[in-house]
Amino acid sequence: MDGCWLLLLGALLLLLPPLLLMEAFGALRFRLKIISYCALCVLLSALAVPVCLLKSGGRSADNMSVVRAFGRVMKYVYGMRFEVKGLENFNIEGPCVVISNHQSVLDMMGLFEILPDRCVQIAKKELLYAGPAGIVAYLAGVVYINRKRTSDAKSIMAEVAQTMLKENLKVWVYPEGTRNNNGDLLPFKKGAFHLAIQAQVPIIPVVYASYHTFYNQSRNLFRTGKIKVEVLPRVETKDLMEENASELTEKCYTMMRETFFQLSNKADETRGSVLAAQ
Ligand SMILES: CCCCCCCC/C=C\CCCCCCCC(=O)SCCNC(=O)CCNC(=O)[C@H](O)C(C)(C)COP(=O)(O)OP(=O)(O)OC[C@H]1O[C@@H](n2cnc3c(N)ncnc32)[C@H](O)[C@@H]1OP(=O)(O)O
Ligand SMILES: CCCCCCCC/C=C\CCCCCCCC(=O)OC[C@@H](O)COP(=O)(O)O
Repeated sequence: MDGCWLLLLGALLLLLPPLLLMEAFGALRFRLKIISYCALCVLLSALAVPVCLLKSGGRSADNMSVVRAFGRVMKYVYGMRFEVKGLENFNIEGPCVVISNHQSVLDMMGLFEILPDRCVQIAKKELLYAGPAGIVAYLAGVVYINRKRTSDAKSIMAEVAQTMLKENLKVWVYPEGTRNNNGDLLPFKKGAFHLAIQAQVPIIPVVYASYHTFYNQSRNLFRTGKIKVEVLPRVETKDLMEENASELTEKCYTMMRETFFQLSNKADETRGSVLAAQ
């Protein structure tokens, strides 16, 4: 009997190194894929920089269509397909604030898939130092903010409210304020909503389904996949005042969260537990 246990233990010990190796290999493969994705972003950006300079001679939102054209190459390389609903909701005259959920660096593919003309994003200032990617984003009119200095970020956003009206721009904000891949939306920051109220422009919410079936950082998962996207009808802000920013935030958050669960085929866990408690 003892021999049997020893044999089993021996077999387990023999199996352990290849299993550990496979695990390490999975982590390595995931890392390499992410690094190659970022490298491709940087490479495409380096190619787009001279085209932007030739097109506009400097910083201009018109350059965003060049960046979008280069950026659309990435989905073919990484085998991502998109199923978009409600694209007609972008067809509005004049400026607006677009808000969407932000899961990962892969969002660049989903962004360029549906990005309307003359639409610039709000980005963290650290991105400015991402070599050619930072430069091309600057040339295409991306607005950089320092998230650690809230008062500076707010005054930059207040300037954006003026510029978007003057230059007929759409502004894309990730109201979660950071990447989040936890299968839910983070509570929204209020900057996007103050911006829309200050400029008195509508908000267009955009929701990307959860990436969990093909991308998960903690499980080293990064495969090809299909991403459902929904552009929701505009939310008007006419006649809203600064004190309405919180309820506007709440309204958009609830709407987007519901759509997020619908698109991701997941029941709303909180609603589920409320029902169970009744
Ligand atoms: C060529 C090929 C391809 C290559 C690809 C590469 C090239 C790419 C090129 C091009 C694409 C570029 C794509 C870039 C993507 C980048 C993504 C990111 O970087 S996401 C991170 C940064 N974005 C944000 O953070 C925005 C969202 N954040 C906000 O809006 C925040 O609200 C913020 C930063 C303005 C302030 O943050 P708080 O942490 O202080 O949070 P709060 O709770 O919202 O504010 C605190 C109080 O201040 C008031 N407040 C906020 N904003 C206000 C305002 N504007 N006016 C007055 N009050 C305001 C609020 O009401 C709140 O007060 P009460 O709690 O209500 O009393
Ligand atoms: C010549 C020097 C070359 C330096 C190369 C630096 C390495 C460049 C690395 C990546 C370039 C790809 C940039 C793609 C744009 C990604 C946008 C993005 O997803 O940003 C994350 C940000 O939303 C939220 O950040 P956090 O989740 O708060 O963190």
